[in-house]
Amino acid sequence: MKVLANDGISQSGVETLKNAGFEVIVKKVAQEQLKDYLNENAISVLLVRSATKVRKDIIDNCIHLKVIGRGGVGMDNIDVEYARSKGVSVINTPAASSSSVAELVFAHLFGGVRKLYDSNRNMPLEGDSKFKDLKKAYAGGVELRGKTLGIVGFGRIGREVAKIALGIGMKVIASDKNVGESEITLKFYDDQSIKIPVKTEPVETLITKSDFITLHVPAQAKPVIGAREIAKMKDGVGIINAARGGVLDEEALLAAIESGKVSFAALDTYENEPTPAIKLLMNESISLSPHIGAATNEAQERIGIELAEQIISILKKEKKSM
Ligand SMILES: O=C(O)[C@H](O)COP(=O)(O)O
Repeated sequence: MKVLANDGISQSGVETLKNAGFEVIVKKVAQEQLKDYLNENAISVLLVRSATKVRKDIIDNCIHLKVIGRGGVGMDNIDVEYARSKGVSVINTPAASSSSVAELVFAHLFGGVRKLYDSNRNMPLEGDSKFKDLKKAYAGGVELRGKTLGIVGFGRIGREVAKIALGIGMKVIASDKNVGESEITLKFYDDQSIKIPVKTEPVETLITKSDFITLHVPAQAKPVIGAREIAKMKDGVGIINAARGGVLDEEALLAAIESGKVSFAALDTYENEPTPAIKLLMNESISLSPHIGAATNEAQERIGIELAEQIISILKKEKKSM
């Protein structure tokens, strides 16, 4: 059987599939040519990340397709229910990238409170007077220790974020539609662990109490954080979106940065991907990254192997039942 990994897959994922007898093609076929390519090459398994869209036209017209695999969490680029209704299995790897995304959130947070993303760009070539000016300009950073982090969405990624936050002495409030009182487990090097209760509050309360707010919810039809929510936040709040473009209203964010209500923001995901609004890209108060939350070597390694193992198991079962 043939597998096309259209947005890439780790080498160990490729090896695992090859060892199970699959032919694996790792190449990027343009969206417009994908349907024809899948048919002409009799592809049974299509692997994607977020870049390739797998909509009804592909599902309806690709007669060999048995499995669509999403290497990652969000499946908003796939018509999941439709594919399943047509007998095509759809899988993802919901746990494999949680710590990578959580660490990226903190890369942005640590950098944000010292404006490192901006000072990196502005370090002087023109002698010590400029250096002294910049030393003044970038003073006034704040510590994260003791501050309150509001985590909107307390699934796997939100919980990893909470662990790091607690580890550096932040206070944590979480909100999630499925969580009542909650706790997380911190593990230590010698396999000991402790459970820490995390206070959960409705989003409306969380936004009023947090110094920093980070979003970890799936793609939504409407923003979770817009002008109305930002107005209720503390003055000088910092906001991080490494979840999905559209869960944070970008126009409202820009207006709140302009007014000083929001002191800084960090974005890894954008309403318009892969071409984020220029106003965001040029803003001095926004720390930016190009949707790389899951893009560590370790996460991609786990994702590749997990995808391969799931595919092998699904197609083995199918073979047996024939
Ligand atoms: O949903 C996800 O898993 C992340 O947003 C990562 O997306 P990517 O695989 O396209 O980097």
